[in-house]
Amino acid sequence: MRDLFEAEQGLALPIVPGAVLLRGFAGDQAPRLRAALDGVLAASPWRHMITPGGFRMSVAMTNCGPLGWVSDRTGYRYDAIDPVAGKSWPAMPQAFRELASEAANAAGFAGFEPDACLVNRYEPGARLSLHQDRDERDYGHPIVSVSLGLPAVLLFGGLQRKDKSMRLPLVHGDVVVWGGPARLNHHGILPLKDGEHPSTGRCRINLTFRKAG
Ligand SMILES: O=C(O)CCC(=O)C(=O)O
Ligand SMILES: [Fe+2]
Repeated sequence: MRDLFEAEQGLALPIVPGAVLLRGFAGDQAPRLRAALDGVLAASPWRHMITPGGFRMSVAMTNCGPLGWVSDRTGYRYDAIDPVAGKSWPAMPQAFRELASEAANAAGFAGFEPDACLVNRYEPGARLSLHQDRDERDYGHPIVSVSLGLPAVLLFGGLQRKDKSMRLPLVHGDVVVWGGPARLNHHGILPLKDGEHPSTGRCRINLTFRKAG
């Protein structure tokens, strides 16, 4: 008997208007993405950024593409320079760009060309509290978020912080796309459960594509 996950492969599951879960969309490309990521990490390694409030983020991050998302004591911003490496972020691999625009297209957002890819690494216990993605210049572009490795639970809320959140389990290869009326919806990741995954080892990796500049 096919389990529910298998039966849902390739389906576009609506979350709210403007937001869709593409179950398993990146599954075939995962080895290619994973290999390309190693090239990115060689130039701009993982680091735990500091929030403006002075806390060390539990999620380790890096970026690729013309712009990278950065947090430090002065605030959040997009920057063309990796402050750790002291030079431009590594180029966005072709496999990343293609997947992001294909996923956006499948979700109904044609012509998406990201200029920023934030890469998040969650080890067991790491979490991302409820937030909006609002550091980009133009909210007319969607966000494409790719899950690799260990499963996680995505909280997907509304425009107001107090709005009730849905809990969406995400597994390796899942892609969530949100834009249009859902572009500024709150979202977050619950503390990661421990485990081991053949693609990533003991962590979850998330690629978040945006048109930031
Ligand atoms: O890890 C995820 O699935 C979400 C990441 C996210 O919301 C962000 O990087 O802004
Ligand atoms: Fe986000």
